[in-house]
Amino acid sequence: MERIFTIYKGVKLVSRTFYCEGAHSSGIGFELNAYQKECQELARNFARKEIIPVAAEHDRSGKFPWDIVKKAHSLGLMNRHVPKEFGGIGSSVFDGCVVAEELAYACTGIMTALEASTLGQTPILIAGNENQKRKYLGRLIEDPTMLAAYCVSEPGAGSDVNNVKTRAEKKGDEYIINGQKMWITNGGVANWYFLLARTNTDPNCPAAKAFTGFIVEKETPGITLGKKELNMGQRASDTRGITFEDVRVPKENVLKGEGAGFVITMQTFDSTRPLVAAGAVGLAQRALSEALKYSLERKTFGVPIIKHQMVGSMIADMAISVETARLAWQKCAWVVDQGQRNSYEAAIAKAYAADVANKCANYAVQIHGGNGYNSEYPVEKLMRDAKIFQIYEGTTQIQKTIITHSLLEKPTKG
Ligand SMILES: CCCCCCCC(=O)SCCNC(=O)CCNC(=O)[C@H](O)C(C)(C)COP(=O)(O)OP(=O)(O)OC[C@H]1O[C@@H](n2cnc3c(N)ncnc32)[C@H](O)[C@@H]1OP(=O)(O)O
Repeated sequence: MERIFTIYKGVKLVSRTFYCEGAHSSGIGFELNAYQKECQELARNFARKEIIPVAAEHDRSGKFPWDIVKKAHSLGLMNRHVPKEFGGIGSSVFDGCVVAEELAYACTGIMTALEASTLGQTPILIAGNENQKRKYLGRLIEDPTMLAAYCVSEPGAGSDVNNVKTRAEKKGDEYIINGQKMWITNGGVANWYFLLARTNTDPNCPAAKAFTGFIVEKETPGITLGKKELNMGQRASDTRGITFEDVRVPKENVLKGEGAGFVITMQTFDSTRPLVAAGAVGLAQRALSEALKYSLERKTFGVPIIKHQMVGSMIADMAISVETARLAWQKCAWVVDQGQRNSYEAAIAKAYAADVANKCANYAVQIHGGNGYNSEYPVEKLMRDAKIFQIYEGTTQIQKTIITHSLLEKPTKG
């Protein structure tokens, strides 16, 4: 396109045609595309009709939401990132986040139960070969009762992945795995796991070469499941320890190659931390909606409490937080979908959205007063459910470490 300039009163102007083209190619758009709007509507309707009515009961009983999993599967709300050639729809990270935010609005315990399977699958999406994808992702597409889980954390290694002690030793065409994993979401319900184990015994071996990622079938002899943990919140999700004792895994189940596991684990977080941030925004949005509704209904001193400036200010703060945290997940999801490394942006979104979820849930309880402290109203559950966002998929402190490291590497980043 030829640039056309005109001179008006001595000032050089860019032609209108050129200006419009420039705006289209480099401008920022804040509107979801038609497909994303459809996904959002589908997930929103599903969340409001199917999840909200059963959320409190799952929170009380801790029962795994199999009915919801099966319905979500039938609607295409599960396994969305599996590429078309393996039977999925090949959703982008951004599209997945749109859905995760809607599910989280209804219940983050149930959202976590659904999305933990996405976390388990992501290492295969990133590093799996054709056979591994066909076999393990294909299985999830075909059978709604098949889920995946992600086995990285251990009793002594949560934040410090380089300290993972589970060992995998090569013997012939197999690896023998020994170790203990902890806090494994979907641990008791998944059909197969992504597992990170140390394969290099030299303590000086760099993290990027010392670990290997495996696909491990749950039914392999030597696997023992711990009890389902009773957590503060997100009680519908199944979290437990898993012990691996002389578990034999064929070499075909190594992802990418021996030594590639640490980097695969980190690259996985780059795709899944945006989802966690979107989930936190879903919870924060719910807290805002509940607080707004209550503050319009509840009257003190003769007026709805929202008319009191201090309550109105809390509602406005919640709205500011929700809007800005949403922008943060949108940015980090967009960056990774462009094929660029987004560790910095994902850490910002995850840390910020987790804090926003906690602040908004806290404010919602405060605005509800005594009623907020009681399980008759949904905000008490929101406050319990929010806390884990500052812990799982890397604590807020780990996210801030990643941000600082990125700035040290490239001070001009911001
Ligand atoms: C809703 C969804 C359900 C959620 C369920 C919950 C599931 C979970 O909680 S899963 C467990 C969560 N755990 C975590 O998030 C762990 C947090 N910790 C970490 O992320 C890392 O240990 C972290 C960031 C602190 C880095 O550790 P550190 O040991 O300092 O490694 P670091 O030096 O940065 O990197 C080592 C190598 O990996 C490479 N690397 C690190 N990150 C990346 C990346 N993102 N991409 C590519 N390479 C990477 C580095 O370049 C380096 O390579 P080299 O030596 O060749 O230069």
